[in-house]
Amino acid sequence: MIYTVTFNPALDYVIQVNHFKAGQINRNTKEDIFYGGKGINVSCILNELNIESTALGFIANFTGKALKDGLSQMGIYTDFIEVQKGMTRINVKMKSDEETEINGMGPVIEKVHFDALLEKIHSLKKGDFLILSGNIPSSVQSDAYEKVIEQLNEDVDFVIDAEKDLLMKTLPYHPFLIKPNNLELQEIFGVTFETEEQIIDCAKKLQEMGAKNVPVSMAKDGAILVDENGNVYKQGVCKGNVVNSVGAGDSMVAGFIAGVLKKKGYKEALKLATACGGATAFHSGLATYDQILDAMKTLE
Ligand SMILES: Nc1ncnc2c1ncn2[C@@H]1O[C@H](COP(=O)(O)OP(=O)(O)OP(=O)(O)O)[C@@H](O)[C@H]1O
Ligand SMILES: O=P(O)(O)OC[C@@]1(O)O[C@H](CO)[C@@H](O)[C@@H]1O
Repeated sequence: MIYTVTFNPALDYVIQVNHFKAGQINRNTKEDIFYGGKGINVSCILNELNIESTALGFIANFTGKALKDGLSQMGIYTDFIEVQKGMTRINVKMKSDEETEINGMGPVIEKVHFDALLEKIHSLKKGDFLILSGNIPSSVQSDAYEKVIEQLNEDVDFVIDAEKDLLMKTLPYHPFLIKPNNLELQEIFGVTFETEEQIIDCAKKLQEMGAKNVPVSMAKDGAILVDENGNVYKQGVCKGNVVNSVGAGDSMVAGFIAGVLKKKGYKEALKLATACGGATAFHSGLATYDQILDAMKTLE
């Protein structure tokens, strides 16, 4: 079983406002709610690719219930820990002349809740896969990712998709996959990329620090993968019109893992990852199976 962990899941309230004006009443011209948070997004794309997963994390209040019920209706297993203070957040994603995101705080996670998560993680068995994605709320200690990984049976592979500080501390535990984007990679090493060689060098440095496979996503410029066998693959993007930038990276992680589980080899896994990222970028909400297949056909 694949387990995704989202410390701070969300309902993503995606709205269109024509020419948003701050300080005034604005009216939506389009609105949708999607189940979100990075790990949840990975579970949703895996589900489209007919791969079962269980979503773990913390939920609270009626928004948490809506998230849990919605995912179950989609056929995604959930094993959330329910907490009492605060609520599962509603993240506003506004498309107007510019895209604006307002992400909520999320509920308060106490030690007893965190320990309950560790217990679940401890029960993962050989053959299971853990995907840890996204931010941690302020009520959780900054070493939360390491604590989770330390509970893992050594036969369980894990993936980390998180910002600099969370990510870097997990490298000594040898994550199977990390997926920084090129901007995050620049921030990690304090450099500005001018050549692809620099990107490859930095990805290799992350391998020296412990990561096994490092696909670096570069939005409209595609991705570069440095795999655990020392191969370097460059992949361009799918053809299409971008309407959404939310969840492309999560879709990519899901596609890569799906490719690996289908024993396609890392080069092919990168293609599937790119199709998933592209299909999400070209549509409102996360990609569907058909959209991923269409995107795949446009890849070189
Ligand atoms: N403008 C785009 N055109 C085509 N494909 C895109 C575009 N943006 C993203 N993609 C696809 O999605 C993949 C992941 O995108 P990106 O590098 O933006 O990830 P990310 O920064 O983790 O995304 P996010 O955090 O916004 O979900 C890219 O490698 C590419 O295949
Ligand atoms: O506040 P975080 O945890 O950094 O990001 C949360 C979030 O913006 O990331 C996902 C897209 O990657 C969305 O579904 C969600 O709203």
